[in-house]
Amino acid sequence: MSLNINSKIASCGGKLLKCTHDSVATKTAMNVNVYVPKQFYTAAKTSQKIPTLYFLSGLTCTPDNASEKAFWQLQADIYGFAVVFPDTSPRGDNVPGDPENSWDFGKGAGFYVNATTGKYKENYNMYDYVHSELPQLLQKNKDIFEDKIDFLENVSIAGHSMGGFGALSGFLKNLNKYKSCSAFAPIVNPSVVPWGTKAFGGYLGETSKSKWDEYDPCTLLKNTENPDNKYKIMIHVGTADPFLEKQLKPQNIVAAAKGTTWENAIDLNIVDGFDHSYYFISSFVPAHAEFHAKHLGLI
Ligand SMILES: N[C@@H](CCC(=O)N[C@@H](CS)C(=O)NCC(=O)O)C(=O)O
Repeated sequence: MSLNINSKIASCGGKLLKCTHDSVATKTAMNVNVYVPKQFYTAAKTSQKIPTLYFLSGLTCTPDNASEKAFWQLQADIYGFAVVFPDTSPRGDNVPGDPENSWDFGKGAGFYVNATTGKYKENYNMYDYVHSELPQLLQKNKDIFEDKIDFLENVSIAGHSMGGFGALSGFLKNLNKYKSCSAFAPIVNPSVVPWGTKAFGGYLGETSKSKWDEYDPCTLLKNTENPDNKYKIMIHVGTADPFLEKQLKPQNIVAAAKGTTWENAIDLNIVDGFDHSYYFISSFVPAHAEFHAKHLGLI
């Protein structure tokens, strides 16, 4: 399938490509933004391709929120990685949303899982979309990216809130795929918090707890070996985040890691005074960029 570029916007030293394409996983058109860093335009073509960071956004977001407010572009230019900003759900008149029309389920809230229930399973396959279909599609579009960007192998993943959950879950389920994972104010234990139980109940079924375990980072940690303690996960969350106690519960992932091969792998930073917004995210994007750059072999 082909990628249609709707606009190409100069940003920092590179270009932000706002794209649309048809998706097999969601059976809808999907929007995605791709930041192509300055190295793409300035460096000579070598065998060393530009690596990619996938950034998964949170509830209510489109690809534009992080593109406009996280300031990844400045960091991408410093180290030389591309950034892919996927959408958070399928969209369109034929896609079912939240029956109560709220913002924490349905459109804008796909939760990066493959739905198995009733009317949602047709379109809400964001797990397959983000971790498989989208990277392959980007890699195939050699006319646009000239085979200079590696969207498949030298890649890392990060996310915010629901997207922080999506990054942790996708990373732990695909340890051979991603070089590193980081999260901003992630929902670390969706099976026990209101946003997560609503999403898992709706997309996976109220009684299908074994399916919930397949996605919950706190369970995945216990069932996934961290070979030679190779992988580290960086997390930041603010003390003034209104969702901290009820929805995020970051201490749960540290507790889950205790006694496992992940025990010393979770770098949880509770940062004083920061909230849940992009003011918080953009403040710590430089630290996360440096973390990923190291794991992608850029420094
Ligand atoms: N007040 C927010 C609640 C949801 C929220 O805070 N969403 C976070 C992710 S969980 C976000 O990134 N919102 C969009 C933004 O700040 O640009 C809304 O209704 O949009």
